[in-house]
Order: sequence, then C-alpha cells, then structure tokens
Amino acid sequence: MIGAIADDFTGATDVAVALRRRGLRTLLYFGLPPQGAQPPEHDAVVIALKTRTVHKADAVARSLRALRWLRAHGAAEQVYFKYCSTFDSTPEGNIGPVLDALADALEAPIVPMTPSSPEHGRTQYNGYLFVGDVLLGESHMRHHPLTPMTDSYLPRLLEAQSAYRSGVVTLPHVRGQAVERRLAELREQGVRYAFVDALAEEDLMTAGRALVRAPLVAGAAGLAGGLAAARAGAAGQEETAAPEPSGPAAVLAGSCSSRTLEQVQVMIEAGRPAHRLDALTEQDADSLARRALAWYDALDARDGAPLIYSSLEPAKLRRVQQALGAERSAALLESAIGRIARGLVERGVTRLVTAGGETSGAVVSALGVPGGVIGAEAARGVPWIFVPSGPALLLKSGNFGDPDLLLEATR
Ligand SMILES: Nc1ncnc2c1ncn2[C@@H]1O[C@H](COP(=O)(O)OP(=O)(O)OP(=O)(O)O)[C@@H](O)[C@H]1O
Ligand SMILES: O=C(O)[C@@H](O)C(=O)CO
Repeated sequence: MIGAIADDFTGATDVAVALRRRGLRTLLYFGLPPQGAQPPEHDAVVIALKTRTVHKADAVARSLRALRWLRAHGAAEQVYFKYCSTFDSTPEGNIGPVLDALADALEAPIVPMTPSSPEHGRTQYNGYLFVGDVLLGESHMRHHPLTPMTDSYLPRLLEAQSAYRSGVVTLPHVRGQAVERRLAELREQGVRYAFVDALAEEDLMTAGRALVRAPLVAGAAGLAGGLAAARAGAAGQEETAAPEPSGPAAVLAGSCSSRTLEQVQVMIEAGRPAHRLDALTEQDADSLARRALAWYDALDARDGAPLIYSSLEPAKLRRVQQALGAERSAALLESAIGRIARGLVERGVTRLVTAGGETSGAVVSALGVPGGVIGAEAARGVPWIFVPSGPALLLKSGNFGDPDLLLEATR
C-alpha cells in the first residue's frame, strides 16, 4: 500500500489522480483523516497538507503526524512525499526538513526522488530541473510570490535545506537499467537523497520498477505514477469512467503563475463576470469578502460562471508585496478567498474551481472538507473532487491546464 503525504492541496489531487490513473483505488484526505474514519477498500491513501510555506517546525510536525496515521492504518508500506514539480520551497525549506524527518522516522538509507513530470514540461537532466526549455531558475518561477526559485540544481537546493547529502542518478543509469546499482554507489558515498534524471514518461516507469521496495520516495506526481504502474502491473491499468459534476459554478483564483494569469485573461475576454480582490485598497479579509459577495449577489446568472481573483502579474504583485509584505498580503487574500468560498456555497454554488495550491488549501480549510473521491480530470493532473457534503472541487495547480481550462471547466 502506498501512503502519500503532499505538501499542498493541488499537489495532493495531482498525485491522487496519478495513482488512480494506474488503477490503484486511491483515497484523498484533506488534512489528517477524521478520528474513527472507516475507509472503503483502497490501495493508496493521499493526505493533503498545507506545509509548503508554513514554519519548518510546523511542517515537520504535521508531516510526522500524517506518517503516524499512515503507519497506524497499514498504509506506510511505501511512503511518497509529494512536493512540487518546480521544487517550490523557501530558502529555509520545507522540503529538506520534512524529508529529513520522514527519512529518519522510516530509517530509509537512501531516498530516491525526482520533480520530473514530463507531461507538464518538467524534466530533470544531470540533476538540473527544466521547466519547458529553460532552467527552473530562469523560468517564471523566479517571480513566485512565496517561493521564488532562482537556482536550478536540485542537489544544491536540497542540501541547503537538509542535514544530509544529495546526489544524482543520471540518465544513462536510468536508461541502462542501473538505478539500483547507482543508488548503492551513492549510499556508499554517504549520500541520502538521490535525484533521478527523467526526460520522458518511460524514464519514470523504469525508475518506478526499480524503486518499488524503497521505504520512502519523493518528488512530483510523475514518479508516483511510475511506482503505481509497477505495482498495478507493467503498463498499469486503464482508469475507470469517472463522474463529472453539474450545477452553478464559480472560479476563485489566487495563483499568480503565468498559466493562471493566461487562464484568468481568457475568462475575462470571453465576457465572464470578473471581480478582482484588491489588497491595496482594502486590507481586511472580511471587507474584501463582503464586497466580493455583494458583487456576486448582483450578477445575472445568464452571464455565466463568475471569476473572483487576486492573481497579478509580477510587477504589480511586487508593488503589493512591497506595500504590505509578501506573507501578510498572501494571508489576507487567502483568508478573504476562504470566506468567499463559504459565502458562494451558502448561495448554492455546486462546482467550485480554485487556482493555486495555497489558495486551494485556504478554500478547502474554510469549507471544512475532510476529503473526497477523485472524479474526471478537467486537465491532466486536475481532477474534480467529490466531497461528502459540499460542492465538487476542482483544485487547479497554478501552472496546470490549457489557457481555456477555467472557462471550459465552468461551462
Ligand atoms: N495580489 C496579490 N498580492 C499578494 N499576494 C497574492 C496576490 N494574489 C495572490 N497572492 C498570494 O500568492 C500565493 C499564490 O500561491 P498559490 O499556491 O495559491 O498559487 P501557485 O503557487 O501559483 O499554485 P501551485 O502551488 O498550485 O503551483 C497565495 O498565497 C496568494 O494568496
Ligand atoms: O507538482 C506540481 O507542479 C503540482 O502538483 C503542485 O504541487 C502544485 O502546487
């Protein structure tokens, strides 16, 4: 049984659908599962945490609690720590501190990992992470509001956050079926974290087959898919038909990633009602939320599903952050968006689309949703989540989906 711990909510849905696609019956929990939960039959459990940008001691404590739950429920035969395919982390962590704690707790001698996710244009070569055809540190990720990424060499990024050394399993090792041999070599050299090069899905499948017995593996959803395929049978199983939701829809966008900015623009250009949350003019979450909900109440349903967003392009974002501080402005907007989500659900919204991992975490927490069942994918890695009571949720990673995803998902 695979037990996955994800450091944000969109990442959790991404890894849950990667496991499910390969035929593993996968449960998704937002936060620690409720006491006394009687889970249905399953092959994998994903616990979504919001630990990417919290204080590192808090991130470690929450991740260890999730590990204890997985162990107590027989779901820790192999643990997968899901971090972002763009290695989103602050200089303090939290990928390193969380991995150190999980690796120690599981007594994992070496932890193989890769953020490579070729289907989303993330690839790892010689330990360097590429986003499309540029290095991570030269990609749009250098402008991220909370986790700007300016370096691209993964071992250096992780060593700066961790007590242990990092190394690389290069592409010739992967393609020469020598992953296990290379891991043994790295172990002898005192390396604990091994970044596995992968340029294509097939590399992740090869790595997955070589790593099925590793107690702790980490990375983006791609390698989890490789492990799931190795468990489910060589080519994996075809996914079963998944349900699609219906009813009144709304989009809440807090991601400032370049793809979300395009998706927001497409919605606006299509004539959808759009309301921007302006942290500079209103610095109180309750007032921001009340104003947005009053705007929503005045809408004509015939205009289509609305968009409420705080997403800003880098130069404007910098101005807000300089005026209010990055953490404070993010917390203000996340709190406002959480309140707005509650208000929209009270007003009958049954399909809620959120853009951004932190933003999605804020919405799910505000709605008090314990977890859900994975439905159809609106885009690769972006499935609808059906929750026990409440709206169907589409938690979209900042950079995922075609430019018309937000528009099309809310038709
Ligand atoms: N106008 C703004 N000013 C300051 N901060 C903002 C603004 N709009 C959004 N933010 C903050 O930026 C952060 C964006 O992070 P979020 O995780 O939601 O998106 P993302 O990183 O693009 O998505 P993902 O993690 O899925 O890749 C949030 O904390 C959000 O509140
Ligand atoms: O890996 C990714 O890019 C996403 O699943 C993610 O973590 C978004 O926050």
